[in-house]
Amino acid sequence: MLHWGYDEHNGPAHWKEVFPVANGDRQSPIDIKTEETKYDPSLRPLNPSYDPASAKIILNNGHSTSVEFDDTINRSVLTGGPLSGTYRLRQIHFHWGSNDEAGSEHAVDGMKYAAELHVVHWNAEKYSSFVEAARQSDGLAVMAVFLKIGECNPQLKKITDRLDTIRIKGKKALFTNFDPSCLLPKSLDYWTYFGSLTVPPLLESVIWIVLREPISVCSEQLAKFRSLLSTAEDEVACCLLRNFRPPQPLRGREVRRN
Ligand SMILES: CCN[C@H]1CN(CCOCC)S(=O)(=O)c2sc(S(N)(=O)=O)cc21
Ligand SMILES: [Zn+2]
Repeated sequence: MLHWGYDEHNGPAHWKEVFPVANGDRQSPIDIKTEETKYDPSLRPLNPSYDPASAKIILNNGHSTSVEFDDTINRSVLTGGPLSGTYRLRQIHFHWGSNDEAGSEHAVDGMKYAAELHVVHWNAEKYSSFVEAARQSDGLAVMAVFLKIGECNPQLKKITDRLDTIRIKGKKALFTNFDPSCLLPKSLDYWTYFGSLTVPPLLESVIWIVLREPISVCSEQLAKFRSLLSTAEDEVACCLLRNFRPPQPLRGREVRRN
């Protein structure tokens, strides 16, 4: 496999050839079987606290579009929920599919949503860098929000309206005064489990926090994500039609809910 991606020749089925942890026992995403989740009274409310000025750039890295934040100090953080300590916001990004029927990474009782937002944080209290944290079992905390097909989402418009300026892989643009809390649903009720990055290197360092309530997205907004290119300037243009990894084996893990 030349370079990993989401096509037939380099997609999720091939990743284990370069990243053997793909067959590990705490891989993500998973299909959340709601009847088997366990209520845990020790789980606290989630407490996201984000400074809109910490948003820096919007980027197309060829695998998704992300908004990158200044994570040199504790400006935007997540505490509470299943977390012990303070996790610092690093970036947000999205996963989608080639059609509106499937595009999320996590599934709920076998049902997939049209897309999924990931809000990535790292344990800056215990570890001195993001890269070091990404190698630790409690190093990262990713909050996942499902996007359900429906009304166009005015908050998401702030991002989808900028995608035409970063169509080519590697392109970035200034993007500040953005508080990702505006993309969170009313309820911050969640499921939580121990998992991994859903992209190579698939590191098993993520405490997943999957919000139970979806936010809305309309077809036109999803079409803009699909018009992003997975190719750079000097390559034959290829659209990033899908970028989700399918659910992985639970391997006996417990999924708790608040
Ligand atoms: C578009 C995002 N791509 C990557 C960028 N990083 C990975 C590379 O770093 C490793 C040291 S990341 O750790 O920030 C990260 S977490 C997720 S996910 N889908 O699991 O929430 C994807 C990504
Ligand atoms: Zn992701």
